[in-house]
Order: sequence, then structure tokens, then C-alpha cells
Amino acid sequence: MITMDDIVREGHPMLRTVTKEVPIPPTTEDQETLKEMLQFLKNSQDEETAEKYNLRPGVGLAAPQLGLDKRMLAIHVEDIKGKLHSYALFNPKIVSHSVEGGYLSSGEGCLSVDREVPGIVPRHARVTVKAYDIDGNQVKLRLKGYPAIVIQHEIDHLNGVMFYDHINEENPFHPPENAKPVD
Ligand SMILES: O=C(O)C[C@@H](Cc1ccccc1)[C@H](O)SCc1ccccc1
Ligand code: NI
Repeated sequence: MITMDDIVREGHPMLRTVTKEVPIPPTTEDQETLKEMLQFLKNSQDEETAEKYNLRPGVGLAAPQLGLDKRMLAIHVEDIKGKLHSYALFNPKIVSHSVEGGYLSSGEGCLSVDREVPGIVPRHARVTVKAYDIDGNQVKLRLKGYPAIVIQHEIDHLNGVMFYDHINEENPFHPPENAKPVD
């Protein structure tokens, strides 16, 4: 099982790498890894398991955070209406997005960053993502709200981008133009 020991931290070169597409159909090895990534998120959100294995709660995880040069990610997060968005994706791509921006008013964190970095992270309010599911089938997701923020955070990891790269240095809490808080 994946634990915090498997997650690379700031300074690791893979966190600043534009990662490689995964061959489709996926190999059994890549399928197993992606399944473990989703299971990590479920484990991290289960109080007993998280305490037993000292897991930080996570709503998303990208393969480069495990030191893997692969474009694959998992998200496991409820939206504001309580609908669960649980996805394990190969080669995700944002194919369109809203003009309107969105952000978490409390800012963001990262399992690969062992420090607080305060500030608003400007993102798109809504995104349409094309990807391949665990079986190698093409999927198209239209996400808004918190799930949209999470998948943008994870796709950033596939491109070597950290959440704090987006924070306004002069005024970290300046609300971005034409954007709304999603939480
Ligand atoms: O490091 C990661 O990629 C996982 C992040 C994902 C994240 C996405 C959007 C906004 C904040 C974080 C972790 O989930 S950070 C820990 C966490 C857990 C629950 C809720 C918010 C943050
Ligand atoms: Ni992160």
C-alpha cells in the first residue's frame, strides 16, 4: 500500500518535470499503480486507517508525487452537494474551461509540501477533461466547484507546476478578477 514515505517532497526533480504520456492500452503494472493511488486517497480519508498508517488526508494524488514520470492521477472528493467524484485517470487533458475563474478561499495545500503556503490559488471555475479510465477507455469529465479545483491541482503536478506558483506574490490574498470562491 502507498504511505507517506512513498510521496516525494519539495526539491525532488520529478515535481518539476513535464511527465510522459502513459501507453494506452495501459499495462497491468500501470493499472495496478493507479488503483493503489486511488486506494491511498480512500485510506487517507478513513480516520482509523489514516491514524494507523499516519496518512495525511488527500483528495488527489498525481504519479510524479510517487517519483513516477507518468501522466496519471487519482481524485477522490465530494462536491458541495455531497456527490462523490472518484476517478483514476491516464493522460488527462483539459480540453476546455470557463472564462470565469474559481478558487478555494482558504488556499491550497499539497502532500508534497510540508509547510503552509498561504494565499489564493487562481484556477478555472469549470473544466472539461478528456482522459482514459483504468481500463483504457476514453472518458470526458465536466467538473465544477471543488472537484474542478482538485483536478487542476493534480494536472498541474503532471506538468511540474506547484500550487504556490499561481499565488500573487505582491498580494497573496487579492481575489483574482472575474473569479469566485468555490467553497
Ligand atoms: O498534493 C496533492 O496533490 C493532494 C492535495 C490536493 C489538493 C487539491 C486542491 C486543493 C488542495 C489540495 C491534497 O489533497 S492536500 C490535503 C488536503 C486534504 C483535504 C482537503 C484539502 C487539502
Ligand atoms: Ni499537490
